Amino acid sequence: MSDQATQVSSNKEKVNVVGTHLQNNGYHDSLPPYDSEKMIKEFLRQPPSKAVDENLLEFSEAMRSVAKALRRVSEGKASAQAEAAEWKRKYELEREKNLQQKHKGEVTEGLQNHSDQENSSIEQTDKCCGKHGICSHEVLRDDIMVSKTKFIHDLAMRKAPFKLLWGCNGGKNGQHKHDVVSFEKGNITAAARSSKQISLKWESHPQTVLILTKPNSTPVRVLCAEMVRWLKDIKKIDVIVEPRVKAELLAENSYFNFVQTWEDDDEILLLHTKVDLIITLGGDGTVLWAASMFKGPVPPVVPFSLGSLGFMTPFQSELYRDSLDTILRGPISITLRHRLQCHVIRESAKDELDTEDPILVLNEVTIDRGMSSYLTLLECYCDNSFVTCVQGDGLILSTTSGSTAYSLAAGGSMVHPQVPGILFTPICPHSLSFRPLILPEHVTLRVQVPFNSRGHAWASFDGKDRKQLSAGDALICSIAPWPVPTACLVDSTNDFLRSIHEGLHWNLRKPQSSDGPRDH
Ligand SMILES: NC(=O)c1ccc[n+]([C@@H]2O[C@H](COP(=O)([O-])OP(=O)(O)OC[C@H]3O[C@@H](n4cnc5c(N)ncnc54)[C@H](O)[C@@H]3O)[C@@H](O)[C@H]2O)c1
Ligand SMILES: Nc1ncnc2c1ncn2[C@@H]1O[C@H](COP(=O)(O)OP(=O)(O)OP(=O)(O)O)[C@@H](O)[C@H]1O
Repeated sequence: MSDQATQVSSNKEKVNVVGTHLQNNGYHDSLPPYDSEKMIKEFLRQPPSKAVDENLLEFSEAMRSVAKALRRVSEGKASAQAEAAEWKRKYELEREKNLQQKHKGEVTEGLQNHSDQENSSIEQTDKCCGKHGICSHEVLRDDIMVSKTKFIHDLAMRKAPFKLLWGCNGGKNGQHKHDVVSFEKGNITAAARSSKQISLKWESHPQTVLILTKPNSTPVRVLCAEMVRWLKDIKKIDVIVEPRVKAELLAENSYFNFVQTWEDDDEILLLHTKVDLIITLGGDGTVLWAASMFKGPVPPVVPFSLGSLGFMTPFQSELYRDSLDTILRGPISITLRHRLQCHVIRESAKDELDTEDPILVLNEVTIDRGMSSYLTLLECYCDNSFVTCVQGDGLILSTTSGSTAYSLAAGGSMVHPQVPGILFTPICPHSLSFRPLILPEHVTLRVQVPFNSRGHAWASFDGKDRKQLSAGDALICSIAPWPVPTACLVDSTNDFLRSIHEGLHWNLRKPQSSDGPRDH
């Protein structure tokens, strides 16, 4: 016999050995399937004969399929056995407990006692559940009361009860976190969050609209006059504008005498009590301007696009009649845009109770080196933990709405505006490893200029109102309780994706052609 023939014959013998085992053993084999599979694998690991025998290759393929099938059968068998064993175990456990109870003659009384015990544990539960936590007793109790079966009762009693606590260091923040987790039969589950697409439904017809416009723009001025007429004559709605805009309207025509405005800036503080809807005519800057006018609650904002980028302005000005008709009728999908509230704490006044008024930002607060040519040095803390020391041009603390503005330019991620969080994005850090962070919405951040800083730092708020921060001064920043509700053209997600596609040309690339190399 030639070498090749000997090799083929020996391989065939091995195949026969495997085949015999398979034949003899079937599924209830004395040689378990994984042994057969092992043998097949060993056989397949043999070096191939020099001249490739095609039949042998085909046969080895077939063997591979057989091995796979055997593995599946054995896995299936094992899991069925495990399931059967579990049911048997449960049945025996239950039976044993029933027998014990019967023996003691406590079947009926026992149930009563258990229910009494439960009631006393419920009382304890009520005591132990603070207003900032949920205790698992509460859920287990419901389960036990509703369920009449002793089996479930016993299972529930075996689980160690626990409670969740939150808001320990803030207290006031505790309430809204009930959204994040819920209990179901004593297990922690992710709850349906309040940040799903939100819809606003008018309960009575909107009466008063505030129109805010970008200054020094003729198209804006023309559209504003036309819109005011339409709102008053057709929709019978009262209109409020800024003093500058009222003067412009009156210069055009005395017809606009009915338009309301304010004389004293203090009146702006009360605007939210009478305005049903804010309309902005301009770009993103006008939306930021509108938000900055409201230090507390903000009425829904309908942003019409008359700017260059218009990331937050989904409504087309040419279609204002249709859009406003739909919005005044409702319901409207809205995006709740979170804001940051920022306090500047001066070293010189750190022991005084009165600090400067908080500043609310819709995009971001930036702490940078301003005119100084020195590296900015900023110590950052998150709640009570040290975060890092920024050495570079500065730091951006941004909302998720602002994630597509300055923070994006500094390398921060783009985040859906409905995600509650604070972006922590360095500006030109002089370090190879300073990646941007996104922190949860409940934290308080403190950015402090250390005493060894060579220069001052400057804080600016939505790109405006620069404030100098000297050594020892700090900026405290957290999510504000008053978000800015902006009307959506479609919904929050659709509007966001449309903005990043159209405004930023996100991930625009020529599509690859289908010809050329392929896997198959
Ligand atoms: N390097 C930068 O990218 C840089 C520098 C300074 C300020 N800004 C941004 O400008 C904002 C102020 O805007 P402005 O209109 O008053 O000033 P601006 O007139 O200087 O416009 C800045 C640009 O940022 C765009 N923009 C603003 N907010 C945005 C957002 N949330 N998403 C996407 N783009 C947005 C505007 O459409 C505009 O094109 C600041 O809050 C800051 O985010 C960016
Ligand atoms: N009612 C207003 N009063 C004073 N300033 C305003 C008002 N509305 C907008 N601004 C300011 O005018 C500037 C330009 O406005 P806006 O960003 O809306 O227009 P744009 O720059 O043409 O548009 P885009 O931001 O889309 O590029 C911004 O700095 C903004 O703060």
